Amino acid sequence: MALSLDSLARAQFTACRTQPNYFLPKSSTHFELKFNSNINFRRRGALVVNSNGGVLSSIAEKKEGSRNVTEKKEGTNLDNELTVVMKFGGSSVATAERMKEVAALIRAFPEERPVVVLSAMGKTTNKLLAAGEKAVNCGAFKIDEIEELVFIKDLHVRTLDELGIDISTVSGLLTRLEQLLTAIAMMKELTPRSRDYLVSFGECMSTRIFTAYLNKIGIKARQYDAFDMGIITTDDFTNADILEATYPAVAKRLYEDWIKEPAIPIVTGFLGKGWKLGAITTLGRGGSDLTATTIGKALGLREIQVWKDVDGVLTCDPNIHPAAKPVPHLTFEEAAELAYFGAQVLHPQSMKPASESDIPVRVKNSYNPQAPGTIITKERDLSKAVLTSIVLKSNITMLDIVSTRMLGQHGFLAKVFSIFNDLRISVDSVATSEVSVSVTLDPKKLPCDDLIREESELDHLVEELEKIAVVNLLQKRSIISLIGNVERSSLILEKAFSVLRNNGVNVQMISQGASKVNISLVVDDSKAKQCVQALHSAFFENEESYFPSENGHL
Ligand SMILES: Nc1ncnc2c1ncn2[C@@H]1O[C@H](COP(=O)(O)OP(=O)(O)O)[C@@H](O)[C@H]1O
Ligand SMILES: N[C@@H](CC(=O)OP(=O)(O)O)C(=O)O
Repeated sequence: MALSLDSLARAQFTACRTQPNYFLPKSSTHFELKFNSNINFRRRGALVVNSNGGVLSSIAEKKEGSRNVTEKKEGTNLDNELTVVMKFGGSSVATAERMKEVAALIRAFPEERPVVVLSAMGKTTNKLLAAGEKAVNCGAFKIDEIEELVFIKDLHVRTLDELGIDISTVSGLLTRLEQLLTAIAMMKELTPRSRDYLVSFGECMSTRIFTAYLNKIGIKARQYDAFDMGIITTDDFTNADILEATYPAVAKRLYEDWIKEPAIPIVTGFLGKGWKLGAITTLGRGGSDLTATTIGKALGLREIQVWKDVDGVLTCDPNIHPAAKPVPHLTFEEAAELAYFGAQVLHPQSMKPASESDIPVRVKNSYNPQAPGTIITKERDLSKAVLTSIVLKSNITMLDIVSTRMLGQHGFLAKVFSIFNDLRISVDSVATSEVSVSVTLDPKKLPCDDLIREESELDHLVEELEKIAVVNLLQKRSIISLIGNVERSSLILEKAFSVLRNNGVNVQMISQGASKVNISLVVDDSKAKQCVQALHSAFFENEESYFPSENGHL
C-alpha cells in the first residue's frame, strides 16, 4: 500500500479531528475514515482519504435541531488546509505602516495558509495598565483626561484612518473601554480580574483592525477573540495557565469555520477564558507567544513562526549589549530555559506546547524578513556548541539558609521547601550543602501585587525559616544564566570565572540545573550588566582566542 509516513500522519490528523471509529484501507491508494458524532461534533459519517492524506470525498450526517441533515462533499482536499501559525508581536503591528508590511508579508508566502496571532499595537498593554492605575485615583469625571486613554484612542483611530477603515470597527470597544475605566474610578479599585479585562481591549482592537484591512485588500480573513474560540485557562488572573480542553476546542472551532468558508483566522494573542468563572484571563506578559504555540499544537501545524523586532533569539539582550548576535539554532529546552531565566524575547511557557507536539518554532524579524532568524527544534548538533546565550535577570532576592541543627540532621531541606510551599513562593535557583541551602526568588512573582506587601511577604518567609535556620536575606542581586552545552561546563566555568575575576566581581552563588543547559551565577545587581558585557565579549566576540582545540583544552 502506497502510504508514506508523512501522508499517514496527515491522514491520521484528519482522523483525529473527526473522531474516527474506523480507519480502513478502501483500495490500494484510498482509505476510509468512519467517524461517529460525539456530543460536541454532533455528526457522523465517513471520509475517503487518498495516499497524500487529502480528503477526496466526505459524507456527514449532522444534527440541526431535531433534524438529521446529510452533507456530501467531493474533492475537499487537505492540501488547502491551514499550514503555519504566524504570530506578530506589538512592535510588528505598532502603526498602520507596520500593519501594511505584515499584510505584505502574509501575501509574500502564498503557499502558506496561516493562522495569524496578534498582540496589541505597540505599547498599548502598558498604556492600558497605566490608565487603569490612574483611574483608581482620578475620579469618574476625569477619565477622559487620562493621558494614556487619549493616546490609545488617538493611535487606534489614526490607524483606522490611515488604513482607510471605518471607525465603527473599534468604536464600540473604545466606548466600553471608557465605561470600564469609569467603573474602576467609581470602585476605586483595580482587581486582577478587571485588570485582565482592561488589557484585553488591546488585542481585541488590533485584531479587528487588521482583519478589516486584510479583507479590504482582498485577503479573506476572520477575526477571533481567543476567549470565545476555545482557549480555556485556569482562573489565575494576570498569569493563567492553558488547560488541556483548549486543544480540541480550538481545533474544532477553526477547522469547522475553515471547512465552511476558508478565511485566514486572525486571533487575539495573550487572552483566554477562565474555566470556572468564565471571565477573560491573560497568560502573563508576552503571552501571545504562548497563544501561537498552543494553536500550533491544537491544529498540528507544520511550523510556528513568531515575528519580532530582532533578527531572532540573540546571544544576549541587545539592550544590555548591542554586539548581541542571532543564534541560528536552539533546542526547545535551551529556549525554555532562556525564557524562564528572563530573556524577554519568548514567553516562559511558550515552548511547552511546541515541544509536546514537536512543531518547530521559528523566530523572525518582521522589520528584516530576509534575516534567517532562529529555528527552535527538539534536537540540534551540540558537538561544536559551547555557549549559546547569556541571560540576565536583575533585582532578584537571594536567601542563605543555614541549619541550626547538627550536621547530618535529616529532613532539613524538606522543612525548608515545605515552608516555601506553604507560602506559595517558588524559587528559581538552588545550591545546597548538607547543612545549608541558598535559593533565589523573583520578588515580582511573590503572591502579592504591591511593594509593601512584597516586603511583608519576605519578612514572613524569613520569620518562618528562622524557626529552623539562620537566614541571611540578600536583595538587589542578579542571576546571570549561561545557556549552553553543559557537557563542557568546566570550560564554560573556567572562562566565566576568569572574566569575572578580571572585572573584580565575586560570584555569590552558583547553580547548574539538572536540565544540563544552564549554569546560573548570582552577582550584585550593580555589577551585573558590566559582567554580561564582559562575558559576551569573551564568549562571542573573541572566539578565536578563546574556544578550545579539538581536545577541549583552551
Ligand atoms: N536574548 C534575546 N534575544 C532577542 N531579543 C531579546 C533578548 N533578550 C531580550 N530581548 C528583547 O526582546 C525584544 C523582543 O521581545 P518582545 O518585545 O516580547 O517582542 P514582540 O513584542 O515583538 O513579541 C527585543 O526587542 C529585545 O529588546
Ligand atoms: N500585549 C501583551 C501580550 C504580548 O505578547 O505582547 P508582545 O507580543 O508585544 O510581547 C503584552 O504586552 O504583554
